Amino acid sequence: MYAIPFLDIPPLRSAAGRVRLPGSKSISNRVLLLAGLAAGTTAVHDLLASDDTRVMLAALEALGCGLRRDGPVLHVTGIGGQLAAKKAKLFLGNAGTAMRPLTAALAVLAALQGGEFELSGVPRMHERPIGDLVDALRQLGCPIQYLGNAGYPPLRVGNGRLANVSTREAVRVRGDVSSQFLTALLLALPLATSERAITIAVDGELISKPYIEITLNLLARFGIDVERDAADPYASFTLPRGSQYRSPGDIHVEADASSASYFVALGALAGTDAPVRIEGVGLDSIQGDIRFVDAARAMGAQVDGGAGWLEVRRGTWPLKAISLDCNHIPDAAMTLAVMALYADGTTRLTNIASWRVKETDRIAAMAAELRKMGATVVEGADFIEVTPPASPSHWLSGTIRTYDDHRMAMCLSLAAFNPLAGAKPARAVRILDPQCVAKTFPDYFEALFGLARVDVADVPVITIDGPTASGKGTLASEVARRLGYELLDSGALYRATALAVQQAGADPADAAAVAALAAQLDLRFEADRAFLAGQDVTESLRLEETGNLASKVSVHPAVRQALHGLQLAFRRLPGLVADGRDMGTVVFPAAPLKVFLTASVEQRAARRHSQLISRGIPANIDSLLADLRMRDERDQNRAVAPLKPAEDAVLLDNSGMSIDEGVEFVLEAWDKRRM
Ligand SMILES: O=C(O)C1=C[C@@H](OP(=O)(O)O)[C@@H](O)[C@H](O)C1
Ligand SMILES: C=C(OP(=O)(O)O)C(=O)O
Repeated sequence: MYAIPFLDIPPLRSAAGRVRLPGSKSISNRVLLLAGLAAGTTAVHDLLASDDTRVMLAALEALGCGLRRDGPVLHVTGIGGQLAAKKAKLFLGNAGTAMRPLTAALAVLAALQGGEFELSGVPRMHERPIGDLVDALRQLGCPIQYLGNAGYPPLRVGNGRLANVSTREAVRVRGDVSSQFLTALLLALPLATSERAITIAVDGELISKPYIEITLNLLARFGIDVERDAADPYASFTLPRGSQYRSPGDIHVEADASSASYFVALGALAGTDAPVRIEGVGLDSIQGDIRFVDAARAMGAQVDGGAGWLEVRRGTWPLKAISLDCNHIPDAAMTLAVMALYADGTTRLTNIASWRVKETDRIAAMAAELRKMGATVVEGADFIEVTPPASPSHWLSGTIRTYDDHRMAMCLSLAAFNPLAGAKPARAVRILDPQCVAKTFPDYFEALFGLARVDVADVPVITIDGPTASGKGTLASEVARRLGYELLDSGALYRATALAVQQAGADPADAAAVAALAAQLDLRFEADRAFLAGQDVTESLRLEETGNLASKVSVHPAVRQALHGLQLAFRRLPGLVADGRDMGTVVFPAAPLKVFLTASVEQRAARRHSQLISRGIPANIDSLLADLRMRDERDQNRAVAPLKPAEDAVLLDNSGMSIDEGVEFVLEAWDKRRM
């Protein structure tokens, strides 16, 4: 996950490859609640790991459910319908699929068994309506109190005493603000069927109907068959008397069909022969958002699919503008609004009033951000109309606000797409607060970058060159971390070559032998560790002895040449920070920002001294000083790629600077370059 303030996405040109998507949020949280209410243990496979499921799991734990992880499988031992904890305060973040169903389940349990629970969330959750559900639960006799504004969380359900739950009359619920209220009642009311069946009647229009199908499907998996009226299947639902949640033993969570929409869109935009292949969810999905495929096809995408997979290619180009009632796919429809940037006319998405009460006011947010991209947008209470810029020359780059809404971040990342190879100006986007994707898809951007293709010249590079012990490694890795960029410690490649020379017993002066070893270097970086031929060499790479040998082997032109391609390969999305001696002068001479870092040799010797001492390695300041002078001499005077600033390098003498000051200096210089 990119846990940084902003993520710059350079112009994307095409996409191809395979992506396995994380589990469905809607299925995960329903399954967790059902397993938590059932007796016995349910083994849940492929559960989504994200903010929304984390809050549900924390709630189940607080309520006394057993949770045991066994590799990728989560074993949930339920409370069997009996409250194990009668009091709890539950924080449910911004997860509608946790807040609404838990409110219903705990209201019923608290009334029947005596209990008192407080449910709260993030500030936005306290602006998301829940009044229709509370009204329905109060009809049943469940005591519920608003702790903030009437109609919204936070709530207190139950008052510690038993209450009469009356199920003679049908429970009436409105479904025109959110289908989650009906889902919540369907999931919870089996708890109150010991004496008689319960009917839930829907008042007025029900929105987002396919989510009710997910609910009914999963209830059936847990042994509860809801009766419906064939003539009007969304008017009323009856839970039979004596309904009991029965664990299915094992249950598998499909990948998320709403998350799939971004990759279906990517396939529709990409102009390659190879498809974007999506795995984990397919045309057999029980999730309504799989119908996004139809909408994407209507816009021109070529979609193949089967059980658990989809393959998408660009079909019609430009995409065809559509006019579509999106009530059945409220979440995935947001993706259509961004695809509309690439269509041949005005796309109109209607019947989406619920967008206004989700993670943010999504109609307003989408309109504001698409306008930044050069689109003309008309919004109404329940529709949005998007007309793309007249031609790519009217496309705008921009900084995208994401409103703490995962879908805003994921959708608008697609605006970085520039389907015409080489076309200028290319559009790039800066996504603010990219970690909001943690709600349902923490590694979304990693997945996007795994499929997206770019003109390599568009991938930004910051080079940081400088002498030994100038602190360039620390500076580079911190700048890379702050920007979410890849890091190339080119010195490590030379040190690894030195180790390989040592291990092979080769002569460091034998240029051809060393170059041959460098060309075959089997070096891998993983989670801050380095592996040479499978062996962890992180510590050996740092030894003074290795550094000295590296300085010797790196004088050979053939060795530098052998490592050149390896270094270029680090230039990957979303960008690269490369540190070394000749990053700006030789390896990335066109890098948009080159920094040359210096510090006095005395300063550097002192830093290296305290670094070694703090690691418990004995060191002598005078010999370090002599050593550094010798290495400087060798690095500056070697025939190939001598250590010197690139002509257009920014000079930074960090002798009197803290690490943070150095980092801020580089980030400011980078921001100026971007302008
Ligand atoms: O039941 C569910 O899992 C959901 C229902 C939909 O909400 P509404 O019914 O409020 O439209 C959807 O937007 C949400 O992301 C998940
Ligand atoms: C509306 C959404 O979430 P929630 O489940 O919180 O309603 C969503 O994921 O788009």
